[in-house]
Amino acid sequence: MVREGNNANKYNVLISDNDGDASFPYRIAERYHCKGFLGSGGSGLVFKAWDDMLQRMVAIKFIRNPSFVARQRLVAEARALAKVNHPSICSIYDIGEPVDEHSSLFMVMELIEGPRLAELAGKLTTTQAIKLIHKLAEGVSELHAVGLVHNDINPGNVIITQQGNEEPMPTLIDLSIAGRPSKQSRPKGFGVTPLFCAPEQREDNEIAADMLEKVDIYSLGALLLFLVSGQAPSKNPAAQLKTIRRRCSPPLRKFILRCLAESPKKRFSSMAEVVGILGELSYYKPNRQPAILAASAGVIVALSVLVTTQLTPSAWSDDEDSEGLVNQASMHALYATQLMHEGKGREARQQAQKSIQYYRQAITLSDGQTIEPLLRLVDFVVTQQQLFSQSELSALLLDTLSLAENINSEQPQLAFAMAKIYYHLAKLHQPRTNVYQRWLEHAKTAIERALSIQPDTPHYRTLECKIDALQNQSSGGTC
Ligand SMILES: Nc1ncnc2c1ncn2[C@@H]1O[C@H](COP(=O)(O)OP(=O)(O)OP(=O)(O)O)[C@@H](O)[C@H]1O
Repeated sequence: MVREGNNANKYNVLISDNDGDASFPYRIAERYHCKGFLGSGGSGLVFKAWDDMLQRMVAIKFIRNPSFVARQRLVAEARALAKVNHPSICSIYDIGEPVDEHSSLFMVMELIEGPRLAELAGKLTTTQAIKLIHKLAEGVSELHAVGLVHNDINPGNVIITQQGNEEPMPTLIDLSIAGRPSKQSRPKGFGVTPLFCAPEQREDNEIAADMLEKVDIYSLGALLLFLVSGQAPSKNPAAQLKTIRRRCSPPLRKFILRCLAESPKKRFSSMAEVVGILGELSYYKPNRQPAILAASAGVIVALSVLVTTQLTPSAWSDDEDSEGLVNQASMHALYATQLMHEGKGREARQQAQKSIQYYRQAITLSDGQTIEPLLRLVDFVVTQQQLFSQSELSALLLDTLSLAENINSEQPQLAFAMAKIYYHLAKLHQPRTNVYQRWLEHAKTAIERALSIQPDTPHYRTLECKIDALQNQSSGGTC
Protein backbone atom coordinates (compact mmCIF):
# COMPACT_ATOMS: atom_id res chain seq x y z
CA MET A 1 0.00 0.00 0.00
CA VAL A 2 1.22 3.46 -0.85
CA ARG A 3 0.50 6.37 1.44
CA GLU A 4 0.92 10.02 0.63
CA GLY A 5 -1.24 12.27 2.91
CA ASN A 6 0.95 13.61 5.68
CA ASN A 7 4.08 12.98 3.70
CA ALA A 8 3.13 14.68 0.48
CA ASN A 9 5.64 17.35 -0.43
CA LYS A 10 6.77 19.50 -3.27
CA TYR A 11 8.32 16.45 -4.93
CA ASN A 12 5.14 14.39 -4.58
CA VAL A 13 7.18 11.67 -2.96
CA LEU A 14 5.25 8.45 -2.61
CA ILE A 15 6.18 6.45 0.40
CA SER A 16 5.39 2.80 0.50
CA ASP A 17 4.58 0.84 3.64
CA ASN A 18 7.11 -1.65 2.38
CA ASP A 19 10.44 -0.17 3.53
CA GLY A 20 12.30 -1.53 0.54
CA ASP A 21 10.15 0.45 -1.93
CA ALA A 22 10.70 3.90 -0.45
CA SER A 23 12.85 6.35 -2.35
CA PHE A 24 14.50 9.60 -1.36
CA PRO A 25 12.52 12.75 -2.23
CA TYR A 26 15.46 14.19 -4.18
CA ARG A 27 18.75 12.97 -5.51
CA ILE A 28 21.67 13.02 -3.09
CA ALA A 29 25.23 11.67 -3.03
CA GLU A 30 25.29 8.16 -4.49
CA ARG A 31 27.00 6.59 -1.53
CA TYR A 32 23.63 6.63 0.33
CA HIS A 33 21.03 3.95 -0.45
CA CYS A 34 17.46 4.32 0.71
CA LYS A 35 16.36 1.58 3.10
CA GLY A 36 12.97 2.88 4.16
CA PHE A 37 10.98 5.77 5.50
CA LEU A 38 11.36 6.64 9.19
CA GLY A 39 9.01 9.54 9.75
CA SER A 40 8.22 13.16 9.03
CA GLY A 41 7.74 16.38 10.92
CA GLY A 42 6.65 19.89 10.05
CA SER A 43 9.68 20.58 7.91
CA GLY A 44 11.52 17.35 7.26
CA LEU A 45 11.25 13.82 5.88
CA VAL A 46 13.55 11.29 7.48
CA PHE A 47 14.75 8.08 5.81
CA LYS A 48 16.78 5.11 6.88
CA ALA A 49 19.78 4.64 4.59
CA TRP A 50 22.91 2.59 4.06
CA ASP A 51 26.15 4.54 3.80
CA ASP A 52 28.23 2.56 1.32
CA MET A 53 31.42 4.45 2.08
CA LEU A 54 31.41 3.96 5.85
CA GLN A 55 29.44 0.70 5.71
CA ARG A 56 26.83 1.63 8.29
CA MET A 57 23.13 2.42 8.61
CA VAL A 58 22.26 6.10 9.06
CA ALA A 59 19.21 8.36 9.21
CA ILE A 60 18.93 11.13 6.60
CA LYS A 61 16.73 14.19 6.95
CA PHE A 62 15.45 15.84 3.76
CA ILE A 63 13.76 19.19 3.52
CA ARG A 64 10.03 18.85 2.91
CA ASN A 65 9.72 22.10 0.95
CA PRO A 66 13.16 23.41 0.08
CA SER A 67 13.27 27.18 0.46
CA PHE A 68 15.97 29.53 1.65
CA VAL A 69 14.50 29.53 5.20
CA ALA A 70 14.10 25.74 5.29
CA ARG A 71 17.71 25.27 4.18
CA GLN A 72 18.88 27.72 6.82
CA ARG A 73 16.93 25.79 9.47
CA LEU A 74 18.50 22.50 8.44
CA VAL A 75 21.98 24.02 8.60
CA ALA A 76 21.18 25.54 12.01
CA GLU A 77 19.95 22.15 13.28
CA ALA A 78 23.07 20.41 11.94
CA ARG A 79 25.32 22.98 13.61
CA ALA A 80 23.44 22.62 16.89
CA LEU A 81 23.86 18.82 16.81
CA ALA A 82 27.53 19.18 15.93
CA LYS A 83 28.17 21.21 19.07
CA VAL A 84 27.23 18.48 21.49
CA ASN A 85 28.62 15.04 22.10
CA HIS A 86 26.40 13.16 24.50
CA PRO A 87 24.69 9.75 24.18
CA SER A 88 21.34 11.40 24.94
CA ILE A 89 21.61 13.77 21.98
CA CYS A 90 21.43 12.37 18.44
CA SER A 91 24.87 12.55 16.76
CA ILE A 92 25.29 14.26 13.41
CA TYR A 93 27.61 12.75 10.80
CA ASP A 94 27.41 15.16 7.88
CA ILE A 95 25.43 17.71 5.94
CA GLY A 96 25.36 17.13 2.18
CA GLU A 97 25.19 19.58 -0.71
CA PRO A 98 22.57 19.37 -3.50
CA VAL A 99 23.76 17.24 -6.44
CA ASP A 100 21.65 18.89 -9.18
CA GLU A 101 19.13 21.70 -9.61
CA HIS A 102 16.22 19.57 -8.34
CA SER A 103 18.13 18.53 -5.28
CA SER A 104 18.65 20.26 -1.93
CA LEU A 105 20.59 19.96 1.32
CA PHE A 106 20.34 16.82 3.43
CA MET A 107 21.53 15.93 6.90
CA VAL A 108 23.08 12.56 7.76
CA MET A 109 22.79 11.49 11.38
CA GLU A 110 22.94 8.59 13.79
CA LEU A 111 20.14 6.08 13.22
CA ILE A 112 18.21 5.63 16.43
CA GLU A 113 15.77 2.76 16.48
CA GLY A 114 13.47 1.96 19.35
CA PRO A 115 10.18 2.92 20.93
CA ARG A 116 9.33 6.57 21.56
CA LEU A 117 9.13 7.72 25.13
CA ALA A 118 5.39 8.17 24.49
CA GLU A 119 5.04 4.39 24.34
CA LEU A 120 6.51 3.94 27.81
CA ALA A 121 4.15 6.27 29.67
CA GLY A 122 2.77 4.62 32.78
CA LYS A 123 4.73 1.41 32.07
CA LEU A 124 8.01 2.06 33.91
CA THR A 125 8.66 1.92 37.63
CA THR A 126 9.12 5.34 39.23
CA THR A 127 12.86 4.76 39.64
CA GLN A 128 13.24 3.72 35.98
CA ALA A 129 11.34 6.86 34.94
CA ILE A 130 13.56 9.10 37.08
CA LYS A 131 16.73 7.46 35.74
CA LEU A 132 15.57 7.92 32.16
CA ILE A 133 14.78 11.60 32.63
CA HIS A 134 18.07 12.01 34.53
CA LYS A 135 20.02 10.81 31.47
CA LEU A 136 17.98 13.05 29.21
CA ALA A 137 18.57 16.03 31.50
CA GLU A 138 22.33 15.39 31.32
CA GLY A 139 22.18 15.63 27.53
CA VAL A 140 20.03 18.78 27.61
CA SER A 141 22.39 20.29 30.16
CA GLU A 142 25.21 19.77 27.63
CA LEU A 143 23.09 21.59 25.05
CA HIS A 144 22.56 24.47 27.45
CA ALA A 145 26.28 24.53 28.21
CA VAL A 146 26.97 25.36 24.55
CA GLY A 147 24.31 28.07 24.56
CA LEU A 148 21.43 26.16 22.96
CA VAL A 149 17.89 25.53 24.16
CA HIS A 150 15.96 22.61 22.60
CA ASN A 151 12.53 24.32 22.77
CA ASP A 152 10.47 21.24 21.91
CA ILE A 153 11.22 18.35 24.27
CA ASN A 154 8.19 16.07 24.03
CA PRO A 155 7.48 12.30 24.17
CA GLY A 156 7.63 12.03 20.36
CA ASN A 157 11.11 13.53 20.19
CA VAL A 158 12.75 11.03 22.52
CA ILE A 159 13.65 7.55 21.23
CA ILE A 160 14.58 4.83 23.70
CA THR A 161 17.29 2.32 22.86
CA GLN A 162 18.56 -0.57 24.92
CA GLN A 163 21.61 -2.75 24.41
CA GLY A 164 21.58 -6.14 26.10
CA ASN A 165 21.17 -5.82 29.83
CA GLU A 166 22.19 -2.18 29.91
CA GLU A 167 19.79 0.43 31.23
CA PRO A 168 17.52 2.03 28.59
CA MET A 169 19.06 5.11 27.00
CA PRO A 170 16.89 8.03 25.85
CA THR A 171 18.06 9.97 22.80
CA LEU A 172 16.67 13.37 21.94
CA ILE A 173 16.08 14.05 18.24
CA ASP A 174 14.77 17.03 16.28
CA LEU A 175 16.74 20.12 17.12
CA SER A 176 15.02 21.93 14.29
CA ILE A 177 13.80 24.76 16.52
CA ALA A 178 16.68 24.74 18.97
CA GLY A 179 17.65 28.33 19.57
CA ARG A 180 20.33 30.28 21.27
CA PRO A 181 19.36 32.04 24.48
CA SER A 182 21.01 35.19 23.16
CA LYS A 183 18.93 35.20 19.99
CA GLN A 184 16.38 37.99 19.77
CA SER A 185 13.75 36.16 17.78
CA ARG A 186 12.66 32.92 19.36
CA PRO A 187 10.53 30.26 17.66
CA LYS A 188 7.37 31.66 19.21
CA GLY A 189 4.73 28.94 19.31
CA PHE A 190 6.26 27.56 16.13
CA GLY A 191 6.13 23.82 15.95
CA VAL A 192 6.14 23.27 19.71
CA THR A 193 4.03 20.50 21.21
CA PRO A 194 1.32 22.26 23.27
CA LEU A 195 0.83 19.68 26.03
CA PHE A 196 4.52 19.64 26.91
CA CYS A 197 5.62 23.19 26.22
CA ALA A 198 5.97 25.85 28.91
CA PRO A 199 3.09 28.33 29.36
CA GLU A 200 5.26 31.24 28.19
CA GLN A 201 5.91 29.45 24.86
CA ARG A 202 2.19 29.76 24.10
CA GLU A 203 2.15 33.51 24.70
CA ASP A 204 3.12 36.32 22.40
CA ASN A 205 5.50 38.08 24.77
CA GLU A 206 9.21 37.73 24.18
CA ILE A 207 10.90 35.41 26.70
CA ALA A 208 13.73 37.11 28.58
CA ALA A 209 17.16 35.79 27.57
CA ASP A 210 17.91 34.51 31.08
CA MET A 211 14.61 32.58 31.15
CA LEU A 212 14.99 30.70 27.85
CA GLU A 213 16.48 27.55 29.38
CA LYS A 214 13.48 27.31 31.69
CA VAL A 215 11.27 26.10 28.86
CA ASP A 216 13.33 22.90 28.62
CA ILE A 217 13.14 22.50 32.41
CA TYR A 218 9.34 22.72 32.19
CA SER A 219 9.20 20.14 29.38
CA LEU A 220 11.44 17.68 31.24
CA GLY A 221 9.21 17.96 34.32
CA ALA A 222 6.21 17.36 32.06
CA LEU A 223 7.87 14.24 30.61
CA LEU A 224 8.58 12.86 34.07
CA LEU A 225 4.98 13.44 35.12
CA PHE A 226 3.88 11.75 31.91
CA LEU A 227 6.08 8.71 32.56
CA VAL A 228 4.98 8.16 36.14
CA SER A 229 1.28 8.99 35.70
CA GLY A 230 0.63 8.05 32.08
CA GLN A 231 -0.91 11.51 31.56
CA ALA A 232 0.33 14.80 30.13
CA PRO A 233 0.29 17.70 32.62
CA SER A 234 -3.15 19.16 33.23
CA LYS A 235 -3.93 22.74 34.32
CA ASN A 236 -3.58 21.54 37.92
CA PRO A 237 -0.55 19.25 38.15
CA ALA A 238 -0.62 19.33 41.98
CA ALA A 239 -4.06 17.67 41.95
CA GLN A 240 -2.89 15.26 39.27
CA LEU A 241 0.09 14.23 41.39
CA LYS A 242 -2.12 13.65 44.43
CA THR A 243 -3.94 10.92 42.55
CA ILE A 244 -0.69 8.98 42.12
CA ARG A 245 0.64 9.43 45.67
CA ARG A 246 1.66 5.81 45.93
CA ARG A 247 3.94 6.08 42.91
CA CYS A 248 5.28 9.51 43.65
CA SER A 249 7.21 10.31 46.85
CA PRO A 250 6.89 13.81 48.38
CA PRO A 251 10.34 14.92 47.14
CA LEU A 252 9.51 13.70 43.62
CA ARG A 253 6.16 15.52 43.68
CA LYS A 254 7.90 18.67 44.82
CA PHE A 255 10.52 18.29 42.10
CA ILE A 256 7.93 17.88 39.33
CA LEU A 257 5.84 20.79 40.57
CA ARG A 258 8.86 23.06 40.64
CA CYS A 259 9.72 22.15 37.05
CA LEU A 260 6.11 22.85 36.10
CA ALA A 261 5.82 26.17 37.95
CA GLU A 262 3.71 28.60 35.93
CA SER A 263 6.30 31.33 36.39
CA PRO A 264 9.70 30.47 34.86
CA LYS A 265 11.36 32.31 37.76
CA LYS A 266 9.99 29.73 40.20
CA ARG A 267 11.47 26.79 38.30
CA PHE A 268 14.96 25.42 38.96
CA SER A 269 17.71 27.86 38.14
CA SER A 270 19.51 25.64 35.64
CA MET A 271 19.47 22.23 33.97
CA ALA A 272 22.67 21.39 35.87
CA GLU A 273 20.67 21.79 39.08
CA VAL A 274 17.93 19.56 37.67
CA VAL A 275 20.54 16.90 36.82
CA GLY A 276 21.89 16.99 40.40
CA ILE A 277 18.46 16.59 41.98
CA LEU A 278 17.36 13.83 39.62
CA GLY A 279 20.56 12.00 40.59
CA GLU A 280 19.54 12.26 44.24
CA LEU A 281 15.95 11.28 43.53
CA SER A 282 16.99 8.18 41.62
CA TYR A 283 18.49 6.92 44.86
CA TYR A 284 15.77 8.09 47.19
CA LYS A 285 13.68 5.16 48.40
CA PRO A 286 10.84 6.21 50.72
CA ASN A 287 10.33 2.62 51.89
CA ARG A 288 13.84 2.58 53.32
CA GLN A 289 12.96 5.38 55.74
CA PRO A 290 11.75 4.72 59.29
CA ALA A 291 7.96 4.28 59.42
CA ILE A 292 7.50 7.67 61.00
CA LEU A 293 9.10 9.28 57.95
CA ALA A 294 6.98 7.37 55.50
CA ALA A 295 3.88 8.34 57.48
CA SER A 296 4.75 12.02 57.31
CA ALA A 297 4.27 11.91 53.56
CA GLY A 298 3.54 15.60 53.47
CA VAL A 299 6.42 17.69 52.30
CA ILE A 300 10.12 17.31 52.21
CA VAL A 301 10.42 19.80 55.05
CA ALA A 302 8.57 17.47 57.42
CA LEU A 303 10.89 14.69 56.36
CA SER A 304 13.94 16.84 56.74
CA VAL A 305 13.04 18.05 60.22
CA LEU A 306 13.01 14.45 61.31
CA VAL A 307 16.24 13.81 59.52
CA THR A 308 18.01 16.68 61.20
CA THR A 309 16.58 16.28 64.68
CA GLN A 310 16.39 12.55 65.11
CA LEU A 311 19.15 11.07 63.05
CA THR A 312 22.81 11.61 63.39
CA PRO A 313 25.32 10.04 61.01
CA SER A 314 26.93 8.04 63.78
CA ALA A 315 23.56 6.73 65.00
CA TRP A 316 22.91 5.36 61.54
CA SER A 317 26.33 4.18 60.53
CA ASP A 318 26.50 1.26 62.98
CA ASP A 319 23.86 -0.92 61.44
CA GLU A 320 23.33 0.80 58.10
CA ASP A 321 24.56 -0.61 54.80
CA SER A 322 26.17 1.42 52.05
CA GLU A 323 22.89 1.77 50.14
CA GLY A 324 21.12 3.05 53.24
CA LEU A 325 23.83 5.61 53.83
CA VAL A 326 23.59 6.82 50.24
CA ASN A 327 19.87 7.14 50.76
CA GLN A 328 20.48 9.28 53.85
CA ALA A 329 22.95 11.36 51.87
CA SER A 330 20.30 11.86 49.17
CA MET A 331 17.75 13.05 51.72
CA HIS A 332 20.12 15.66 53.11
CA ALA A 333 21.12 16.72 49.60
CA LEU A 334 17.48 17.17 48.58
CA TYR A 335 16.80 19.13 51.74
CA ALA A 336 19.85 21.32 51.08
CA THR A 337 18.42 22.18 47.65
CA GLN A 338 15.05 22.99 49.16
CA LEU A 339 16.61 25.27 51.80
CA MET A 340 18.75 26.98 49.20
CA HIS A 341 15.65 27.68 47.14
CA GLU A 342 14.05 29.24 50.22
CA GLY A 343 17.07 31.50 50.60
CA LYS A 344 18.31 29.76 53.78
CA GLY A 345 21.93 29.48 52.71
CA ARG A 346 23.43 28.68 56.13
CA GLU A 347 21.01 25.82 56.85
CA ALA A 348 21.42 24.58 53.29
CA ARG A 349 25.18 24.45 53.78
CA GLN A 350 24.76 22.41 56.98
CA GLN A 351 22.54 19.92 55.17
CA ALA A 352 25.00 19.70 52.29
CA GLN A 353 27.78 18.95 54.78
CA LYS A 354 25.68 16.18 56.34
CA SER A 355 25.04 14.76 52.93
CA ILE A 356 28.77 14.72 52.18
CA GLN A 357 29.42 13.02 55.53
CA TYR A 358 26.97 10.23 54.68
CA TYR A 359 28.46 9.80 51.23
CA ARG A 360 31.93 9.47 52.75
CA GLN A 361 30.72 6.82 55.16
CA ALA A 362 29.04 4.96 52.30
CA ILE A 363 32.29 5.04 50.30
CA THR A 364 34.30 3.67 53.22
CA LEU A 365 31.71 1.02 54.01
CA SER A 366 31.32 -0.18 50.41
CA ASP A 367 35.11 -0.70 50.28
CA GLY A 368 35.26 -0.59 46.50
CA GLN A 369 32.48 -3.08 45.89
CA THR A 370 30.44 -0.33 44.33
CA ILE A 371 31.74 2.97 42.99
CA GLU A 372 28.28 4.54 42.97
CA PRO A 373 28.67 6.49 46.26
CA LEU A 374 31.99 7.92 45.05
CA LEU A 375 30.49 9.12 41.77
CA ARG A 376 27.47 10.53 43.51
CA LEU A 377 29.62 12.45 45.96
CA VAL A 378 31.61 13.96 43.07
CA ASP A 379 28.41 14.89 41.22
CA PHE A 380 26.95 16.40 44.37
CA VAL A 381 30.05 18.41 45.30
CA VAL A 382 30.49 19.95 41.85
CA THR A 383 26.93 21.28 41.81
CA GLN A 384 27.36 23.13 45.11
CA GLN A 385 29.01 26.31 43.83
CA GLN A 386 26.38 28.39 45.57
CA LEU A 387 27.11 26.87 48.98
CA PHE A 388 30.87 26.39 48.95
CA SER A 389 33.77 28.50 47.80
CA GLN A 390 36.05 27.34 45.03
CA SER A 391 38.80 26.40 47.48
CA GLU A 392 36.32 24.47 49.64
CA LEU A 393 35.09 22.56 46.60
CA SER A 394 38.65 21.84 45.62
CA ALA A 395 39.42 20.56 49.16
CA LEU A 396 36.29 18.38 49.08
CA LEU A 397 37.33 16.87 45.75
CA LEU A 398 40.87 16.23 47.00
CA ASP A 399 39.44 14.53 50.05
CA THR A 400 37.24 12.38 47.81
CA LEU A 401 40.27 11.58 45.70
CA SER A 402 42.13 10.22 48.70
CA LEU A 403 39.11 8.01 49.52
CA ALA A 404 39.19 6.75 45.94
CA GLU A 405 42.93 6.09 46.09
CA ASN A 406 42.39 3.88 49.12
CA ILE A 407 40.12 1.58 47.14
CA ASN A 408 42.03 -1.37 45.85
CA SER A 409 40.24 -2.34 42.67
CA GLU A 410 40.88 -2.79 38.97
CA GLN A 411 37.28 -1.93 38.10
CA PRO A 412 36.94 0.44 35.13
CA GLN A 413 34.29 2.33 37.12
CA LEU A 414 36.95 3.29 39.68
CA ALA A 415 39.17 4.69 36.92
CA PHE A 416 36.10 6.53 35.58
CA ALA A 417 35.32 7.96 39.03
CA MET A 418 38.92 9.17 39.40
CA ALA A 419 38.88 10.68 35.90
CA LYS A 420 35.76 12.56 36.90
CA ILE A 421 37.40 13.90 40.07
CA TYR A 422 40.54 15.03 38.18
CA TYR A 423 38.39 16.61 35.47
CA HIS A 424 36.42 18.65 37.99
CA LEU A 425 39.59 19.61 39.86
CA ALA A 426 40.95 20.94 36.57
CA LYS A 427 37.72 22.83 35.92
CA LEU A 428 38.03 24.50 39.31
CA HIS A 429 41.49 25.83 38.49
CA GLN A 430 42.48 28.53 36.08
CA PRO A 431 43.59 27.32 32.65
CA ARG A 432 47.27 27.36 31.86
CA THR A 433 48.38 26.95 35.45
CA ASN A 434 50.66 24.01 36.16
CA VAL A 435 48.21 22.36 38.51
CA TYR A 436 45.43 22.66 35.90
CA GLN A 437 47.54 20.89 33.29
CA ARG A 438 48.46 18.18 35.79
CA TRP A 439 44.82 17.45 36.70
CA LEU A 440 43.91 17.28 33.04
CA GLU A 441 46.73 14.84 32.29
CA HIS A 442 45.67 12.63 35.22
CA ALA A 443 42.06 12.81 34.01
CA LYS A 444 43.11 11.73 30.51
CA THR A 445 45.20 8.82 31.82
CA ALA A 446 42.38 7.63 34.10
CA ILE A 447 39.67 7.76 31.41
CA GLU A 448 41.95 5.98 28.95
CA ARG A 449 42.40 3.24 31.55
CA ALA A 450 38.62 2.90 31.95
CA LEU A 451 38.14 2.83 28.18
CA SER A 452 40.87 0.25 27.69
CA ILE A 453 38.84 -2.15 29.85
CA GLN A 454 35.35 -1.18 28.63
CA PRO A 455 35.74 0.63 25.29
CA ASP A 456 32.10 1.04 24.27
CA THR A 457 30.72 2.67 27.38
CA PRO A 458 28.91 5.86 26.26
CA HIS A 459 29.43 7.83 29.49
CA TYR A 460 33.16 7.06 29.46
CA ARG A 461 33.33 8.41 25.89
CA THR A 462 31.38 11.51 26.89
CA LEU A 463 33.81 12.26 29.72
CA GLU A 464 36.77 11.65 27.40
CA CYS A 465 35.36 14.19 24.97
CA LYS A 466 34.84 16.72 27.77
CA ILE A 467 38.44 16.24 28.92
CA ASP A 468 39.67 16.66 25.33
CA ALA A 469 37.54 19.79 24.96
CA LEU A 470 39.11 21.29 28.10
CA GLN A 471 42.57 20.38 26.85
CA ASN A 472 41.86 21.95 23.45
CA GLN A 473 40.38 25.01 25.10
CA SER A 474 43.54 25.55 27.13
CA SER A 475 45.66 25.14 24.02
CA GLY A 476 43.32 27.32 21.93
CA GLY A 477 41.71 24.54 19.82
CA THR A 478 38.26 22.94 19.88
CA CYS A 479 37.02 19.39 20.52
N1 LIG B 1 18.11 10.08 13.97
C1 LIG B 1 16.95 9.46 13.75
N2 LIG B 1 16.84 8.12 13.80
C2 LIG B 1 15.65 7.50 13.57
N3 LIG B 1 14.50 8.16 13.28
C3 LIG B 1 14.54 9.51 13.22
C4 LIG B 1 15.75 10.22 13.45
N4 LIG B 1 15.49 11.55 13.33
C5 LIG B 1 14.20 11.64 13.03
N5 LIG B 1 13.62 10.43 12.95
C6 LIG B 1 12.20 10.14 12.62
O1 LIG B 1 11.73 11.12 11.71
C7 LIG B 1 10.63 11.85 12.28
C8 LIG B 1 10.72 13.30 11.86
O2 LIG B 1 11.92 13.86 12.35
P1 LIG B 1 11.94 15.31 12.98
O3 LIG B 1 10.92 15.40 14.06
O4 LIG B 1 13.34 15.64 13.32
O5 LIG B 1 11.47 16.15 11.71
P2 LIG B 1 11.20 17.70 11.56
O6 LIG B 1 10.42 17.87 10.31
O7 LIG B 1 12.47 18.47 11.68
O8 LIG B 1 10.32 18.03 12.80
P3 LIG B 1 9.51 19.38 13.08
O9 LIG B 1 9.69 20.29 11.90
O10 LIG B 1 8.10 18.90 13.27
O11 LIG B 1 10.12 19.93 14.32
C9 LIG B 1 10.76 11.63 13.77
O12 LIG B 1 9.53 11.73 14.39
C10 LIG B 1 11.33 10.22 13.82
O13 LIG B 1 10.29 9.27 13.65
